[in-house]
Amino acid sequence: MVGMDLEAITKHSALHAKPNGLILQYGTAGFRTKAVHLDHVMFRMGLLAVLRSKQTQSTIGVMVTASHNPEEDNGVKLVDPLGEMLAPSWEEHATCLANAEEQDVQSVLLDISKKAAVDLQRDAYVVIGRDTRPSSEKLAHSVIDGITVLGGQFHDYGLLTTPQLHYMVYCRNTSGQYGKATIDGYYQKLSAAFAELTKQAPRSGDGFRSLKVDCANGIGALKLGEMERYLSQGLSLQLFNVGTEGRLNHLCGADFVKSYQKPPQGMEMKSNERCCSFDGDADRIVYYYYDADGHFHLIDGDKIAALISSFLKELLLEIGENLNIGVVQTAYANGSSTRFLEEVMKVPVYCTKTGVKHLHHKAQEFDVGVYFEANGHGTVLFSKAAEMKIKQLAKESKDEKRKAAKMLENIIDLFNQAAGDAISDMLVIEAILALKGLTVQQWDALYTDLPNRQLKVKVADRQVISTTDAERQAVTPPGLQEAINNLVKKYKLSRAFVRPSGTEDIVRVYAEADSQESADSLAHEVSLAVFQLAGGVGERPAPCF
Ligand SMILES: CC(=O)N[C@H]1[C@@H](OP(=O)(O)O)O[C@H](CO)[C@@H](O)[C@@H]1O
Ligand SMILES: [Mg+2]
Repeated sequence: MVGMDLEAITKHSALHAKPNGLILQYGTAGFRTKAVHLDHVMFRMGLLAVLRSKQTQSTIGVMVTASHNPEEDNGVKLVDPLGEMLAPSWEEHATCLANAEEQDVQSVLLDISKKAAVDLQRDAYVVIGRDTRPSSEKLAHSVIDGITVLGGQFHDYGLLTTPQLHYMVYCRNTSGQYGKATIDGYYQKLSAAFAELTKQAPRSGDGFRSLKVDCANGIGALKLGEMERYLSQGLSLQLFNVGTEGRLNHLCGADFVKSYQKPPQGMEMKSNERCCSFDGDADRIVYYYYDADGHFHLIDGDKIAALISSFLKELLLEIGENLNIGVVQTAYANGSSTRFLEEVMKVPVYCTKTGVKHLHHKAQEFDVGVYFEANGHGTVLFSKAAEMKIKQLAKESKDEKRKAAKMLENIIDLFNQAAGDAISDMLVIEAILALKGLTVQQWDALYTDLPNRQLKVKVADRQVISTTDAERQAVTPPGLQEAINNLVKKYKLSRAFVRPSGTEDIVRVYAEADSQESADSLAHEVSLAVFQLAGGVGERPAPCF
């Protein structure tokens, strides 16, 4: 077959042999499991990236990371030409290829090439990034082995945050229009936009612009460290959990703080100090603080979306063009945030299935599409038309209108338009707080979160649960939704739903209600219903709070 050296593929594939009987799925965030089981997947994703690159005639990205998972895990995902997540039809190809038995690798490759009409004669270019896990470097080499055996060219960026790799891919496929595809280019673009944006901010003492960052013992520590010198005196960062002592994501990081609703270990916090946490690959961020009475306050992705969209809406009103703004959330968004956005902010809110690709896709429908998962993964997308309009106004209009347009212009540059990005989101948030003169408490006071609880239930086969209405209603197994409806009725301001996780072998339960006791109790009762009606295994869920 022209364009494929089948003999070499077979030879190299045998060096990255698939463990017998191992079946993996390209899930919400690519493949993810124990690092020791991933060598064959990495090699094969190198192969697949070459095919995708030939088919799209673009640079494709491969990121080696397992984000907020424990240190011994790892994972891989492909990044499509505009820095987006891999197209769904190719997720299927990825699953097929990853699970092919050794002797079938060749035929699966040919099959994908045929189905996706890949012209094997074309060139291929792949860029690679990896997180700080001990297993990542070797796994990245397996990816490279896959790329080269199929004749693809590559550039290995080495250590990068996930959103930085998305940025690189986007830059490379837009002839540098989005920015320079180097780490220096990334820092320069963001820091210049941040400096421009905050020029007008009133200065009110040094304390105002200082921020403590929990880096989850991950890549964020390294990259924020590199970026600090670009930020000059605009923002003073104090980094914690930088990976010199603790383990990655262990008792720290954005996922820990959001899930347990408590501060990370390894961070010194004084009351009313503004603090934030990144996750293991720095694509999520949450903020928090202790109040004067020692109570912990979490400011999650929903409240980040509320701050950002209220700021953007104001600027859009100032420029007076009819640019529409929409906010995209998932079912996990706190009910108070949805109410605030719809009733107070008067912005339209949409709910999609869990997983950034769903939110990203929906957000592309607006001139200004704000999307955030409650866990802190999100960004803002500007349509090409909106961007052009704003750029024009920033040049031509006068006074207040021009000032607003210039701010929007810098905000466009400061957001990572390819993917949610903890560094970029942090800079946007810090800029908004500085410009509006808001303290962390004032931001927190936009609305009060409804108390909520998330639980996990183990079942024999989580796929027995299917859902509809953006995962808010269970269709199967029979009787489950009725049971949930009856339980929800027992509590005030209550809501609950269940869905199979796309990244773990469990069913997730979410409940909210007027008090923490009620939310905990409702979550527990719903867990029992799942256990009984959806084939629970092991211990019955116990009330754990
Ligand atoms: C409730 C929750 O936070 N779910 C997370 C989690 O997905 P699950 O499908 O729920 O396991 O991991 C995804 C990938 O990081 C993230 O996009 C999503 O928001
Ligand atoms: Mg992540």
